[in-house]
Amino acid sequence: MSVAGSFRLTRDDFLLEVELELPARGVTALFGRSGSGKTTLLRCLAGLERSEGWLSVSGCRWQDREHFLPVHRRPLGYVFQEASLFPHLRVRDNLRFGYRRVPADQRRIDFDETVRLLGVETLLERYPQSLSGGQRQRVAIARALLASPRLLLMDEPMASLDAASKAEILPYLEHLYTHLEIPVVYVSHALEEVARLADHMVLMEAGRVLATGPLHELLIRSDLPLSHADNAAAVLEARVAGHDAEQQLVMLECDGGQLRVSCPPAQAGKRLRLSVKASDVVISLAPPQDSSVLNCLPARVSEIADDPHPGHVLVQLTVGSQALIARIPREASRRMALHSGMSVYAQLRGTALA
Ligand SMILES: Nc1ncnc2c1ncn2[C@@H]1O[C@H](COP(=O)(O)OP(=O)(O)OP(=O)(O)O)[C@@H](O)[C@H]1O
Repeated sequence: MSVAGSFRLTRDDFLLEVELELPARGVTALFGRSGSGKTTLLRCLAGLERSEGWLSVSGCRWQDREHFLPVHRRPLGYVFQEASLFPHLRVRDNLRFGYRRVPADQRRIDFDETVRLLGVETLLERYPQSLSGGQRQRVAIARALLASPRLLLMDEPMASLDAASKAEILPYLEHLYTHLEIPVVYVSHALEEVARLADHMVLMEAGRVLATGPLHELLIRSDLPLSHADNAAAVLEARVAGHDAEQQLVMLECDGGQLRVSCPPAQAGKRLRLSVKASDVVISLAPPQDSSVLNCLPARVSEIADDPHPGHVLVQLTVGSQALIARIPREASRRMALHSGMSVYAQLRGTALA
């Protein structure tokens, strides 16, 4: 574990009390209701809040009972909701600002590669006010990275963007995160965003950690609120196997079967993540012969739990070594005599590429 710590902080009647252990690389989502303490925890990691406890990053103590490394001495990048670029500097000089402050022998991030990863090559001579919100945010992320941080903190970096700008920036973030060797802590309200970007999750409630673990596990746990949300979804990892040009479908292999999805052609072998909503999974006892649903995977029922949506149950399914959740009418579950361990078929109605 490269980021570990314990934090205790009181603000009026709010108490943050958190123990953390995060993986050395990959994206950890801090997720929870408004007011659960996500930003406060991020600020503690940054040293913007002087909390009790300790923090260790990549083997270095950033704070403990004896000492407290102030924010300007912590090697971290912080990306806020609104990109805070220097308006009087061109993009190139904004990017050089943090880069130059790191001695050459301590730089771990290459200027040109970062510029390419975030697709800002053509923006270098422009001033921030001439950029779109999504472009500005990409520059802000590049600037944070060029300071060679040991930890990248992102506080709802897409919250101020419209849907089109979010759609524009997401592929850059995905691409970036697969290349980054540093841990990223990402605060978001949006489950879809988290399902697409994160590997690990810290689920917060009222200043405490309700659950922590791999994202795909937390999303489907029936004892956690995520699986009961209207937009509850599971994630499936898949690999591009080919492209059916005639039908305009991309063929995917996933552990558990094959899928066909309608999306732009992608290179064979590329790894993709699918987000499959619980409300888009239909359970049948036999493979459908006459259905318009394209994708159907053999599955096994692993759990049937109550669901807060009236008249429904939440069925957890195992597909190969992966899992799905299905929200189906309680009456259908009774009629099909669904029970744990039963073999069924999962039809995926709206498999969205996430
Ligand atoms: N400086 C402060 N003084 C008093 N209370 C504060 C202060 N900063 C935060 N709080 C309180 O701490 C709690 C947690 O706030 P925080 O912003 O960390 O939550 P959050 O999960 O990030 O919320 P959101 O998703 O709305 O941004 C809230 O009840 C907030 O009112």
